[in-house]
Amino acid sequence: MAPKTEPAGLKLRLVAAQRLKSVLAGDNFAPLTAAELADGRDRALANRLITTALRRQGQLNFIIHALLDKGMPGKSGTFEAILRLSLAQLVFLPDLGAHSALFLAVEATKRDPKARHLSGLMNAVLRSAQANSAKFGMLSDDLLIPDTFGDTWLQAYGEEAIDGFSDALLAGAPLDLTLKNVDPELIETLGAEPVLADTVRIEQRDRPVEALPGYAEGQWWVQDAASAIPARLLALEPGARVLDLCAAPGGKTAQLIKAGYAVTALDSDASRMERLRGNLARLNYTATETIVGDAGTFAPTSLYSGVLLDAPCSATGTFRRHPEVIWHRSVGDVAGRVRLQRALLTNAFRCLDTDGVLLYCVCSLEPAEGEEQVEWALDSLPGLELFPVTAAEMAGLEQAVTEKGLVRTHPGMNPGGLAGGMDGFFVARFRRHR
Ligand SMILES: C[S@@+](CC[C@H](N)C(=O)[O-])C[C@H]1O[C@@H](n2cnc3c(N)ncnc32)[C@H](O)[C@@H]1O
Repeated sequence: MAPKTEPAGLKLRLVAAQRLKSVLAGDNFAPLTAAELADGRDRALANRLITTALRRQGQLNFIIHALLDKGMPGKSGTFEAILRLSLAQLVFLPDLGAHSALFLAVEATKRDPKARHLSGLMNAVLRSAQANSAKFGMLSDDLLIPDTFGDTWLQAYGEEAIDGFSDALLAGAPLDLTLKNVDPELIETLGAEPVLADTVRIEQRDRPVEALPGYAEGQWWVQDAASAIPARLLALEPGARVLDLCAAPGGKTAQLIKAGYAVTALDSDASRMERLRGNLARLNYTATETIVGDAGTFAPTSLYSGVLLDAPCSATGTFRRHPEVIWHRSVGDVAGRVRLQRALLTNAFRCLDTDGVLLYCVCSLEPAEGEEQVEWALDSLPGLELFPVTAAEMAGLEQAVTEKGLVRTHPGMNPGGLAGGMDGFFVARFRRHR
């Protein structure tokens, strides 16, 4: 008997459903790679379906609630993931056609032993979605941001900024690079635009990062425009001893070495530190020391002139690249990170010499992890004072400097007037006066 051929487009949906299922269960999103789906066009389509399902998660929740009277069936394998991918296609990606969404969703459901008994339900729900797709396609963008964060962000950033957040969530992130040398020829070859200082932006790319010009030669590293801000603000003389706490995978370590500091990089995750070492080797940069250790207890033999603490945080500011974070994080998660950040800040301060500079930063949009931590640090760490950042230091993004001289970026801001947004980041600069 001749082997049955798989319907075209089924395999990519099966692979996409597995990836989406794991992200819905709490994993971080990472795009499918060539090892997972060899055909480049299938891979691009699968990644488009998954990212649309994640970016539109709030609207899909609404649609699913409206269509599934009894809620999502329990213990049903990939049913929910297949349903979300297919709804994303039917309602939000009309260029892909409705027929394949319906037919392939039912086929994919039949292939999963835990979901196959629900193939009739899949068919009925998607037919109903198809009949209502015009209405669902007009759902409000207010649904895109979960209630967990919506109110705090509205209060902190205002309505106009929040509209920008929704646009940025749907648009995703361009690729930002930090250049070793600002070489106009390289920028042109990359098809990039200058953003701020040594950051350039590639809006659309047609190949993997590793295949871009200058990667193998170590001429740049990937780093969001916002993430590149803190290390530029250390304001110490070249040669100064600097401690980079929570350093891996080393974007800021590379900047500190580029600035001419003698850098000790520390992180508690041994495998991420291996990545940091590999990244520095590609860039032909050398750190004074790389240490696997706990930033909360690290006790140096001599104090540092500069300490950069890029603290672990809720990472809500990265939702353009990781749309899942805003759905995974709870208020309790934020509170847990606030406690950890305080412990790390306390030890960062202990590692700092008199007259030394301490930078505290997080890729979070939560005031509790940013602005409120500054109040706490000034009250709790005698000898620490603010060293305000000036607008002149932030040329091209002056609007990110607050009245107190803190730096606050968010995804609705366009650095250097370029479209594409930026991560939400918070930076405070302190000095130790005794
Ligand atoms: C935001 S990432 C750092 C990114 C890095 N600074 C860069 O620019 O590439 C936070 C890091 O904190 C590390 N981390 C979390 N808890 C830590 C601890 N107690 N001590 C040291 N590192 C820790 C994580 O392993 C992670 O690499």
